[in-house]
Amino acid sequence: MKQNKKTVREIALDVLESVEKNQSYSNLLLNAMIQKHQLKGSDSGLLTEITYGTIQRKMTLDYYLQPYIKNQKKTLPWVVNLLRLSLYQMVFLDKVPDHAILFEAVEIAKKRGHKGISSMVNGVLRNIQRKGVPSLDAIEDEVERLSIGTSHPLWLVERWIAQFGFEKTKQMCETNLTAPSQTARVNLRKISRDQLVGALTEEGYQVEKSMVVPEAIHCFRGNLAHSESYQLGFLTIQDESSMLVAHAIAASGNDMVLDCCAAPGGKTTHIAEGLTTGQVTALDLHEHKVKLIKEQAERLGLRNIKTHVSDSRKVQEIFHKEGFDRILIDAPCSGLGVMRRKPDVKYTKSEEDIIRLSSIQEQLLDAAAPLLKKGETLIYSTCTVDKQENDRVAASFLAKHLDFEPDASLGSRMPDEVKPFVQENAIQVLPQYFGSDGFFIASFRKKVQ
Ligand SMILES: C[S@@+](CC[C@H](N)C(=O)[O-])C[C@H]1O[C@@H](n2cnc3c(N)ncnc32)[C@H](O)[C@@H]1O
Repeated sequence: MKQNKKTVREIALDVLESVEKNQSYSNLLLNAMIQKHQLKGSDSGLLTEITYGTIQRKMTLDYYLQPYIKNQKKTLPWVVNLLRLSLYQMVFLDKVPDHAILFEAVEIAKKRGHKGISSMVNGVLRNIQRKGVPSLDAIEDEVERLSIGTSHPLWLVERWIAQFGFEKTKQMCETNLTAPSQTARVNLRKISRDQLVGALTEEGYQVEKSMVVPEAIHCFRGNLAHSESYQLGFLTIQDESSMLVAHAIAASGNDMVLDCCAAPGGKTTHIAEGLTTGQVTALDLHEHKVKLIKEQAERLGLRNIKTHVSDSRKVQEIFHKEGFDRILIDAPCSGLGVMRRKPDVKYTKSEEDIIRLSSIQEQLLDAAAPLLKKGETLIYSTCTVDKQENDRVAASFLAKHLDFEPDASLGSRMPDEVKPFVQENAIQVLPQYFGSDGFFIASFRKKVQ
């Protein structure tokens, strides 16, 4: 092993440590590391696979390691991560032979630690190789077994079972362990979906049209962020569930739209692509995030987006009453619908976060409501799966704002595949429905009288 250049597994270990210290989200850290170490093709793929996989399966891996480590709490965190990383490859990946995984784990332990640590790592992994991992069937309680077997904290599994039932929860937990494909939205102002599929195929990407969202494509080989089509503003990388928001809001022509929580601009730009003389006013709390909206608008060639740095809970101080034809609150949320892309979310969020966020979500809705014109539509959305942040926030909004009613025409605006999942004025997309993010959308109409 070269001493100066880090191997993919050493970099993976660095990422795991930083994620555990809560330094950043795994997806952001991974991208930064791929750039820093200039990893290409198969190396960047391997780094992503083993880091995400290890985080995704952390609770199962700890259950497997438990009989072999005397006291995990007293073991140095990086050593535990090295063992998790190695065991993940031994149990869940078949591309690397066990002896190679073991050899590299011991080398890393020697380099980062000392002889004692490397022989402990060697001993634990050899023991597991000989005796195998303990069976999950030994866990008697089925809820606990689901929690450990799919690496979702017990409080969350119990909460989902109470809200959605055991079967849906099980499917959701299992889907959360699968790797999502990259999806992108076609900028129909510049190119048709067929043309874009042709252009990307010529560039060497393996892409297919989505069966769910008419302007979406799936990418199965290559990273679309590096494509020429991306540079030319032909596409935006976005999950299909997020794309449903522009369908829900259905802005067109000269509509004036207010997007209260807009950065990095995925939905703002989607809405703006569908307007002619209309405009989207895009707000976000943080200046550096508002800059991202501007960059995306520039790349996509959109001149109908106006940005402001502001706290949308005080939006009435900036805008007149009843000045907008459509309002979107794509609220900050616990993000429990995006665990496949940010697996660390499941270990960092708590029930307290959910309570705190639902209060902010209500404040955002309350503040924006007076700015909507009568007879028009307000959309509330989150990328989470939790009734307190979704259904309850929506119900509480209607209870407080008697000038609004549930908009039962939401279903008519959804793509055909999605329609069956709409319930009156709202939809809770679970990740197992279309393989997209868990997501919630509710639609409200301001009464004319
Ligand atoms: C779910 S993200 C929005 C994603 C965005 N709509 C998109 O599609 O790209 C929520 C955003 O709300 C912003 N935010 C949180 N609290 C806010 C507040 N009080 N006022 C304005 N923006 C806020 C966050 O900075 C974050 O960018």
